[in-house]
Order: sequence, then structure tokens, then C-alpha cells
Amino acid sequence: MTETYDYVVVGAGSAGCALAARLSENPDVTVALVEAGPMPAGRLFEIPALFSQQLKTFYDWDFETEPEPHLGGRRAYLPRGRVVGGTSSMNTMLYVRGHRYDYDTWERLGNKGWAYEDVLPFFKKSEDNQRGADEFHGVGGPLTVSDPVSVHPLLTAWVEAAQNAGHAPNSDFNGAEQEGVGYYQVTQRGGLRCSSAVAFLGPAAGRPNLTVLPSTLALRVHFDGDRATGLDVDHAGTVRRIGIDREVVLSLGAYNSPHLLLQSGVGPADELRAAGVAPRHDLPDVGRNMQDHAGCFLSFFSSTPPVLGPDTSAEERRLREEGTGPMAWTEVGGFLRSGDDLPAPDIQVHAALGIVRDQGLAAPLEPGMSFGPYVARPASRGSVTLRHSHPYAKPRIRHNYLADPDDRARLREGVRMCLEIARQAPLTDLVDGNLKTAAEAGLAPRSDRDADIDEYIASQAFSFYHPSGTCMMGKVVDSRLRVQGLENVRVADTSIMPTLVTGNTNAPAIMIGERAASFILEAVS
Ligand SMILES: Cc1cc2nc3c(=O)[nH]c(=O)nc-3n(C[C@H](O)[C@H](O)[C@H](O)COP(=O)(O)OP(=O)(O)OC[C@H]3O[C@@H](n4cnc5c(N)ncnc54)[C@H](O)[C@@H]3O)c2cc1C
Repeated sequence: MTETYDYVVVGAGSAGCALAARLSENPDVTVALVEAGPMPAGRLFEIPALFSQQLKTFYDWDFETEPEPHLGGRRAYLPRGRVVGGTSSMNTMLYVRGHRYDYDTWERLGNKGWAYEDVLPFFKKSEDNQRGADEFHGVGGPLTVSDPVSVHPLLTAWVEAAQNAGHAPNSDFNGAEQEGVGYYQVTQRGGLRCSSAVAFLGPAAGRPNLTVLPSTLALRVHFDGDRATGLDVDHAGTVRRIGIDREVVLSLGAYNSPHLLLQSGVGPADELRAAGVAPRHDLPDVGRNMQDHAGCFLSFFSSTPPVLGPDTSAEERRLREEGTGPMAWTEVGGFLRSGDDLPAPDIQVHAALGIVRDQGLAAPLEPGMSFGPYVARPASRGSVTLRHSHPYAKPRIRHNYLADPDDRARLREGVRMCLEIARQAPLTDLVDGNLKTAAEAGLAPRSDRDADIDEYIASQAFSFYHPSGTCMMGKVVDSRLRVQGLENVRVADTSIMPTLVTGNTNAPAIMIGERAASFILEAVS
């Protein structure tokens, strides 16, 4: 007999864990959560500063772009978590929701019910903010949000230097105002990672109506007419079909949700035929409208000792026993404007310890700090298309980073603002801001001149890991996240974003998961 569930959620990432856990709060429905990766076990997923040790491993989908014309023909590396918890098990845990303007834009584009005032209650519902509840924050939700437990003097110096460069301090980027500089809050509990899996699946673990299926790769959705009736999956080399009684929800992330739709014959009919997949439902915008934050790091050597050596065991013990120390990842930064007549800040900056090289892949053992500006609401658009009809093949990804001249001009300004911050006290006492030294090490542009900054950007810019928009709400899904023209398929993850938010995307993905659950449960009752 086929195993059948009322709801099959595909992808146990930021959005999928929240969604499956919320659905299973209703004891009258059965839910399966299908995930390609294993359960996250051990220090790699708990200790925040070890995130980079997941990159390019079994736990990483390890995608890359086609050669990017505005990155000097380089391919950009695109990490994504392949483990229960998805990319929330791999990320750097900054808790950022985006700007009010982003969600009001979604509503203005025709997506009823997605204005800031509509989404705010869902952010608060997830949240257990250690600072307590207020107009913008919730307590008692599953997702722990805390202030950083350990802040290195270099990071404090960066915040002071940024203020000396004229940027206002901001103690809450998710409060009344996003603009300004300060310390990011993080999704950590006692200094350890609070992924979407820890937050949402932990409390749901004992529910008899929730079945988590790790190490199970979704291959394609099976249809009867416009109705999804089954999901073909591969577990340990055995392919089987999971039955769908009511709905299937795709939460595979912005690369894999459109890819699964395409593999299932849902997408631009010509493109599907050309790749050898029989079209089932012609939906031209699947895989289009892709957006991401492209940025580059400027790194400066410091006179301070290295923060971590190759052996981190003592610091790991300290984190577990005392809940503090450098193994709990912390970043500072903020939201800046490259001009005056903007509806919201257009540059986000991440400032972190260590020297960033090779798209973040080099071991961060050199003493120093790195500032990474990116264009917060990029105009450039890319796509996800089929590389091959084989369901195990990786999709073809073209981000077209910085293709729009406006994005290039803004990023240039972002770099310039960061150079200005590097020249302010007290940073000047701590880092070697000499551009010549940094440029010779390949870590900064040679000068503030446009041509030098542009050359640096083209040779160094990379993904800041926020792909989105590939199953755009208003085109591919409706405002209740239902795939247009199909009876019982929804998408819930960052791929539904019509425009990328001004900020990181974990909290928004979780909010989208919460919203999808509320749409579905409303229909049930
Ligand atoms: C290194 C890094 C650092 C980051 N730092 C931050 C940060 O500090 N703050 C922040 O807000 N955001 C950060 N992000 C981005 C953020 O974490 C992601 O945007 C967010 O987690 C995406 O959520 P999602 O639900 O859309 O997708 P994901 O969390 O990626 O979930 C998709 C899930 O689907 C599974 N899946 C995919 N295909 C299949 C298949 N065929 N079958 C079964 N399962 C499948 C995947 O394995 C994964 O578990 C970072 C990202 C990276 C890579």
C-alpha cells in the first residue's frame, strides 16, 4: 500500500521546518516533511563559528553559476544547506527581516495581504526575543533571537568608526527604523545555533501526525490532470512514490523549488521540450526573476592577535560551558544610503572578523577584519533553468550579478562608504587601512577611483547567499502561494519573493513558512 499523507512538505529548510511544524499542530491532519539531507548531528551544526566547515562538503548543495559576464567571466559559488534545517543549519544566523518598504512593495505589486502590517504578526509569532516583547518583537515563539554573547573589540571599533563616518547608531534593525549601524541580533540560544530545525522541529518531534523523512531526495511531482497525487523520491537508491491526499508544498529553496517544478513538467513549455521534459503545465515564469545580493569584501590586517587558531576545542568547550566566546559568531554592520532620494537604505554592510578570500572559502585564520557591502534591492535579474532532464542533475544557474549599471554604481558607492569607515578612529589604531598594502594582498581596491573600485568589484564580488524570486508571487504563485493553474501545489520559501528584501533572508523565509501554514490551516477549518 502507498504511504499517503494529507500534506507533503518538500524541503526541511528555514521555511519548510516552520511550515511542517505549524501544520502538524492540527492533530487532524497528517504531514510528511521530505528532506534530501540527513539529520544535523554534532558540533558542525551547533557551534556557530564552524559554519564555514560545512561549505563544499556533503552538507552543501554546492551550486555554481554559469560564467558571470560582470564578474569577469568567473563562476560564483552558491552554498546551500543539504541537511534538516536547510540553509538555516549553515548560515551565519543574523536575524534581519527586511524593510517595511519591501513588503509594502509586494502589496503594491498586487499581492494582497503581504504589506508590512500583514507580515509583522507572523514575524512576531515565530519569535522569542531575549530582549522581551514590544510593538515589533514577540516572545514565547519557537525561534530564539538574542543579542550577541561575545563581541570582539575590532567589531566594537567598527561600529564606532562607522558613526564617526556619519552613520547613525541603530540598536534594532528590525524595529521602527532600519537605517544606521550597530550589532546584529542573532538566531542563537545560549550562544549555540537555533536553526529552523532546532526551533520548530524540536518541539514537534513527538507528534504522531508528523513524519520527517531525512536523506530522501524528491525527484518529481506526479500529477493526475492538474492535481498532484504523488511525489517520487529516492531514499538510499530505492525510488518510491509518496501519496498526496490534499496538498504538496515545495520549500526546496530558490534554486531547487523551480527546478523540481521544471523536472515535473511545470514551466516554460518550449524550454521544457528543449530539455527533454514533457510539458504538463505551461507556466513561463518558473525559474525567472531570480535576484540575489552580490557584494564584495574589503579586508584589512589588524594588529590584534588572531581570534581563533586551528584548534578551537578550548573555545568550543567555553561556549558550551559558559555560553560565550568567539565560537559564537557575531557580526556588526548596518543599512546605509548611497543617495538622499531613496525610499529605504540601499546598501547593507556586514563587518566580520578575519580576512575573507576566495568567496569566503579560505580558512579564516589571518588576523584582521572584513567589511562587505552589497546592493540591498538589486535591479539585475537571473534565472534557473534545466541543465538536463535527469532529476539528479544540478540546475543551470545564471544570476547575471551586477548586470544592471545601477547596481554597479550603487555597489561602487557602498565600497567607497566602507573605505571611508576604515579611515576613522578607533579603527585606524587597530587595522592597517593602508590601501596599498591591502590592494597588494588582493583584499581591497588600489584607490577610491571609480575605475579601481570597478576593477576590484569585477574580480572579487560574489554571492552573499540570498537567492530569491524564482517562483515569483503574482506570476508563478498567487498571493496564497498556490501555483497558478494547478489544484493543490504551493511554494513556500524565498523563491516566492517578488522583490528581494533589504536584508538577509532566513527570517523572511521562516515568515513565509508561517504564512503558508496559516493559509492551509484556514482552508482546513
Ligand atoms: C553561508 C550562508 C550564510 C547565511 N547567513 C545568513 C544570515 O546570517 N542571516 C540570514 O537571514 N540569512 C542568511 N543566509 C541565507 C538564509 O539562510 C537562506 O536564505 C534561507 O535559509 C533560505 O531558506 P529557504 O527555506 O528558502 O531554503 P533552505 O533553507 O535552503 O531550504 C531548502 C531545503 O530543501 C532541501 N531540498 C532541496 N532540494 C531537495 C530535493 N530535491 N529533495 C528533498 N529536499 C530538497 C534542502 O536540502 C534544504 O534543506 C545565509 C546563507 C548561507 C549559504
